[in-house]
Amino acid sequence: LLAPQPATKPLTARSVLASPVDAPWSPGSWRNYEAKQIPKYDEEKLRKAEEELAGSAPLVFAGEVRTLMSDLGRACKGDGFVIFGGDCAESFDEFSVDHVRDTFRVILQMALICTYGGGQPVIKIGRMAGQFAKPRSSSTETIDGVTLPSYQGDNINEDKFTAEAREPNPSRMVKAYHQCAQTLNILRAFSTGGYADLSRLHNWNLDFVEQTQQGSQYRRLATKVEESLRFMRAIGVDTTTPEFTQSNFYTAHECLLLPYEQAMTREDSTTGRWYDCSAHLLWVGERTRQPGLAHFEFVRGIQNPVGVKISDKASPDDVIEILDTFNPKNVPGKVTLITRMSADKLREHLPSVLNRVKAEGRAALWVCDPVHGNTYTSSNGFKTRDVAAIKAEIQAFFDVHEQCGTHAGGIHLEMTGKDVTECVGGDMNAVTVDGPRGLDTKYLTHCDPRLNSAQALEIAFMVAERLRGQAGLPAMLD
Ligand SMILES: O=C[C@H](O)[C@H](O)COP(=O)(O)O
Ligand SMILES: C=C(OP(=O)(O)O)C(=O)O
Repeated sequence: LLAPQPATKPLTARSVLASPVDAPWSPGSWRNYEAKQIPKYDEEKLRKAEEELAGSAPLVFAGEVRTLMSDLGRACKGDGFVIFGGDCAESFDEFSVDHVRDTFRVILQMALICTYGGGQPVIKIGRMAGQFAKPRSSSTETIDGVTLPSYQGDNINEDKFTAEAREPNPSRMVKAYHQCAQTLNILRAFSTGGYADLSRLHNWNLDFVEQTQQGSQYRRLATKVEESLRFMRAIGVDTTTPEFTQSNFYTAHECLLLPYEQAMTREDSTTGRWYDCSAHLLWVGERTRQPGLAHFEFVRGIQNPVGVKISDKASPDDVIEILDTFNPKNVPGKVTLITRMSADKLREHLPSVLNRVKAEGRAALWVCDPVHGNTYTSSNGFKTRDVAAIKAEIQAFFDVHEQCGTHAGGIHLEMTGKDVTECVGGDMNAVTVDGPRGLDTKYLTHCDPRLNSAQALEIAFMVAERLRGQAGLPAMLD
């Protein structure tokens, strides 16, 4: 149903133009605008990679994208909660079936905790099958007097510190595409092939999490859900239907590497509209979301639901301009605003933005990314985040939404199913700066620090209690 998009022209000189809502748009119109964070490629090699991608199968389909849009639309109106989770940056060397499965199952566990706790549908979205390209604060890195381009993700260059490795290579986009296809294949098999069946919910606990407080809390919760299922079966409910045995799972990534995104954009023959078939949802990052830039132009024309990262630098006017451009028809579910500020800045800044969006009657789903505003370098040189600061930002997010009468609609986490030691803190089995569970024990990330599975579950239990509180229910596990 989806016609391949023909190969694209090489990158051209950029001009800085505004992106009026009604100006003509095409998948390549971003090339007339200044593009930040996109590497300068060898043009002939880039053209070949784009052609190969444009002739490849879409990774997701327009119908799936529309289903996500309607799920997000319900959440936008207050009925639903979104969990986004996955690696900061997917990589070629960490890829394996187990790696995909372990992240998937922690997200399933988190969703079960929040569904049971909050009594709301939970929409599961993996930062998976496409989350490769990374925007960097500095375009270069200097070590011992040698300056090279910064590592920007495995679909752009390699993190090894040599001139050859850091050279942007367009064939890496094609390699990444093939890994995405495998990842999606695994995710589709796990979500619909029996693994996500609610009757297996005890098996989702990872071995190393079993030993933690979160693992035993999860076991108790799973037992309660099992009892509910037994009761339902006893009164004649059929628990072998897809509602019980399958799970909708969607993918998302930052819409950063526009040559890749354009090559994956296809016209839906049933509607004549353009869908970016690299993922169900694409978001624009804090560093590239400004009007008049190439990313803003590309995103305004695709029919996928889109996310926009919002730091404390975004004024209420900026947010209204984003909504005017990306969602001129004010469709609930079209735009998800992902705040990432740190707790203090969020308490100070978010109310004016929420009040303005609410006063103008704009449809926006609000999600909290509590990790990107809380990154710092530890005394022993690791880029890290503190679980306490992450939890504080989520609490602030719920508090501020309660004050403003708006819906706290989800969380967005850099996390993994592995027992990594990249973020400090945690209730049990805490990661510390040094020592037996010091940051250097299992620090594997290719860019930013991820929560490990016990830390992610701890956050899910906290969120579930907040959702319960909103619904006037007593604590879940007393
Ligand atoms: O994930 C977000 C960014 O890519 C990342 O935080 C940038 O890191 P840097 O400041 O080390 O470049
Ligand atoms: C780069 C990211 O976030 P931000 O744009 O908020 O910094 C990210 O989520 O990977």
